Order: sequence, then C-alpha cells, then structure tokens
Amino acid sequence: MAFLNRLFNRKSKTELVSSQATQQQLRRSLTDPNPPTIASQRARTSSSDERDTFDIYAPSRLSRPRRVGCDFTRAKTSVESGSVRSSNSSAADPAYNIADGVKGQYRQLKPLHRSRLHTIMAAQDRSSKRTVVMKTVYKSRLSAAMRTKLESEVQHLRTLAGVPGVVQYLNHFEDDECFYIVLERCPGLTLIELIANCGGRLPEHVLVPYILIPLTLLLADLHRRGVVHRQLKPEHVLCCHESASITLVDFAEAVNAKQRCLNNRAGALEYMAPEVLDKPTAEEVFHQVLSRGISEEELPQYDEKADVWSLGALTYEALTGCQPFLADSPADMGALQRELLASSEPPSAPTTPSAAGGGSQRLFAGRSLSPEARSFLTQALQLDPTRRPSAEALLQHPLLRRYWTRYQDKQVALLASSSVGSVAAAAAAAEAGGAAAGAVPAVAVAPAPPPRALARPVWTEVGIAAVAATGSPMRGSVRGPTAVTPATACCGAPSEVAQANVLVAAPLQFSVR
Ligand SMILES: Nc1ncnc2c1ncn2[C@@H]1O[C@H](COP(=O)(O)OP(=O)(O)OP(=O)(O)O)[C@@H](O)[C@H]1O
Repeated sequence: MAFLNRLFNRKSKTELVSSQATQQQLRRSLTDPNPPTIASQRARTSSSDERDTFDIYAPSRLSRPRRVGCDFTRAKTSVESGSVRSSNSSAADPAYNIADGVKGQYRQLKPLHRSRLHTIMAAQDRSSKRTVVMKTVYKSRLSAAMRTKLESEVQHLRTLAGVPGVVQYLNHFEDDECFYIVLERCPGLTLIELIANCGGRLPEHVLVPYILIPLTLLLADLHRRGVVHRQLKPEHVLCCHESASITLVDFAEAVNAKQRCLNNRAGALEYMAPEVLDKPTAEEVFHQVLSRGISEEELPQYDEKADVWSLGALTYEALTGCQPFLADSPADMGALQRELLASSEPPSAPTTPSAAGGGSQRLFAGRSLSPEARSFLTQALQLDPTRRPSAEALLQHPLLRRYWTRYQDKQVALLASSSVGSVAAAAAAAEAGGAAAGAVPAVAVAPAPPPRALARPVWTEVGIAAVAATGSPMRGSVRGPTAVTPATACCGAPSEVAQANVLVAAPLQFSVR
C-alpha cells in the first residue's frame, strides 16, 4: 500500500490533467526510448494549468497534431441562451426533456478533456456542492448516428446505475446548442496516468490485485447482464487509491448483446479484437441493411469476448509499458495481430501456467513477464474468440488467483475502516433480510442501487452484514474467486469459506438490481 500511496500522491504534486492530449503524450512517453519525465510534462503544461483557462491545450502547445478544439465561448454563453431540457426519471426513455434553468444548476470549473465533438468539464452542483463531470456534446457536429449513440450511452448509464465500478449517471439535458450528460466525478487517475507515474509500467503485484482483479470482476458482471463495453482502454479506467476501486467510464459504444446485434466495428483500434476489426462500420451496416434488404441478424456477429481481448491488450500495456499492437488501419492491425500471434499455441490449462505462453514469441520477445502473466495474456489475446476465455473464466486464472489474497485483504481493510454507522445499518439490514435463517444473510439483503457516493460501501456493508449477522469475522481461508451465486450461497452450508466467498464475490454478485 505504501507503494501505491507514493504512486497516487505523485498526481497531486504534478497536477496532471486528464485529457486526450496529455494522455497521448503520456502514452508516447511510455514507448519513447528517452521518455520525458512527469516533471517535464508538468513543465510543459504548468503555466497554462495555473491559468485554468479554456485554451490549456491550444494546438501550439502540443508537439503533435491534434484534433481542432471546440468553441468554448459558445458553450459558456449557452447557459443563458434558449431553453434547457432535462431528463425525466423514466429509465426507459433517454430523451432530453425541457426544463428551464437546469444547466444553471451546475457551475463549470475546468475542462478535463476535449475532442472535436464534445468536451468534458469538471463542474459543481450548486445545490449539493458535489463535484461532477459534465459531458457537453455539440449538436452542430453531431450526425444522426452519433445522436443515437449518445442516447444509447445515457440509456446504458441509467440501466447500470448503482453497479459498482460503472461511472454513475446523475442527469442529462439539452439546450439549443448542446447535449449535456452529468456524471459523478470519479476520483483518482486514469490507468494511463498511473502507468506513467510509475515510470512507464506497473509491477504485477500492483496491477493484478488493485486493477486487474476488480476490472475482470466488473467485466464479468457487465457480460452477465449482456452489456459489452467495446471501448475498454487505459484512458477509460479510473483508479482510486482512497477507495481502492476502479471505475469504468465512456459507455458510448456499449451494447446490450441481449437486445442488439454486435455486428459493427467499434472501439479504439489498438485494443480492438480481431473479430471486430473485419466488421463494417455502423454506417456500412446501415447501408447494407437498406440496400441489400438483409436483416442485421444475418450479418456476421461477435460477442463479449471482444472485451476480453481489450482486457488482454490493456494488461500487456500496463505490465510492459508498450501497446501490444500499433497500426494505422483495421487491415494493417489484423495483419499485425496475426503476425505477432502466429506462433501462439493453444492455451494451456489455467492450472499449468508455466507451460503456457510458450507461443506468441514475437509478442513476448524481450518482455520480462512472469509465466502466469504470459499465460494470462496468451489466453486473453487468443485470435480465435471461441478459444478465448470469458471474463468469468479468467477470474480463475492462476495470475489472478495468485493475488487473490491481496485483493481480499484490501477488501477486509475497507471493511475495517467502514464507519460504525455503516456496520449498524448493514447489520440491521441483515436482520431484516432474514439473518434469522442462520444462512449467509447478505444475499437476502442485497440493497437497492445506491447513490454513487455509496456504491463502494454497498458491497462493503453487505459483507459487514454477513459477518455481523453470522457473528463470524473473516477467519477462514478464501479459496479464490469461486463463483458463488446468491442461490448457491443461500442453499449451501454457511461455512466460513462460503461466507468469505460471498464477501469477496460481493462486488460481482450484489450489484444486481
Ligand atoms: N466521470 C469522470 N470522472 C473523472 N474523469 C473523467 C470522467 N469521465 C471522463 N473523464 C476523463 O475524461 C477522459 C475522456 O473521457 P471519455 O473517454 O468519456 O471521453 P471521449 O471523448 O469519449 O474519449 P475518447 O473518444 O477519446 O474515448 C477520460 O480519459 C478521463 O480522463
């Protein structure tokens, strides 16, 4: 933990600003033979950061071409101009509705990130004083397809409200010029910043228990719900030291595979799975369906394994400091992936990590990775999605099992640091939820989705409830991320191991609405 403290504290000293430009620079520094230090990054941005103006990433300040910035003046003055629409409470309808004055509820603080289409601002809710993030999307630059995507993002964020690890949706509205989505302001650093702060790569003992395990748990949870994120990359994973949690942002490309076909290319090229690379774009799908009269179901599909590939690419980058695959086009990327993974052998059984990773020589050449890490990457980066394990199966991988105790210790430390009030509330909830049955009671008291501020304590409290109601603290050994479903936990004998598993599996199991 001391090591993590040092990593995260560096952020406050350097005052890194999350932005596409900064993050590109960070990534470049990871692959540079002579990477600029964080201090030099700071020197490059400090004068503008201190001014806290809208031009902090003016093109002239960047050594590399970037997309043209937005017209912030217009965004700023739009507060007063025209009507403002706000969301209603119906989760089924993400339409932006009229409600004058909603935008005035938020005081814009500073930009965190901007692209051609939108900007992401830190803002403050004037009534609650809560710091939030406001995604402002410029209507004039939005195509019909993009608007649909935006509505789908809101829909997903609302459906996933309260799921630990998913950025919390707070509000959405529009005025004449922009759409606005208000989200919780996730604390901490993006994974790419964390990697940079750590000198270019993360040690396995930091990455696996604090980031990879929670991220794999979250993916397994999302996939169980049918949601495929499709844009998993280090910039979208926010890592918070204080709450020892990760948060996934940007659900713009997310799709619920139970409701919609996954047949179009989406996501960031560097993290895109081979089976996604050769798919048509959303526009091409649209035209194919229109012009050829075929239904979407007839087009080639892919599934949630695409996220598992991205997880593998992200893990490789975090451990080595280099992106595994870099190419300029989907075709080149496909060829590169095949070339680097050509010698890949069928994945070894998860129980024999030392035997795994024998293939993929080119990808791993010169990389110092443990046998378990090589095995994990070999499996997650399987070219054939049918041979790639699911996120849930990866939870049983030796790499994750090796650090499971450390992950669990972190959860127990969180339990210990929870307030007395939380314990009392959780114990009361446990009692109300059937603690009298003597079985693991937490299952019966899975709480309603909480406000995001409570998202982490939810499963913590559930765990506390389990411990409090059974009178058994975390004593027994934990066998790892055994998939304990509420049903099996209820029916099975409430052994210490079962309790511990419920506690450990809580982030995965108790977030269901
Ligand atoms: N809720 C949030 N809390 C804190 N920071 C955030 C939040 N949402 C986004 N960010 C920051 O803004 C950056 C960009 O966010 P996001 O990916 O949603 O925007 P984007 O324009 O869609 O990015 P891209 O298109 O490059 O993927 C993130 O990498 C992160 O640094």
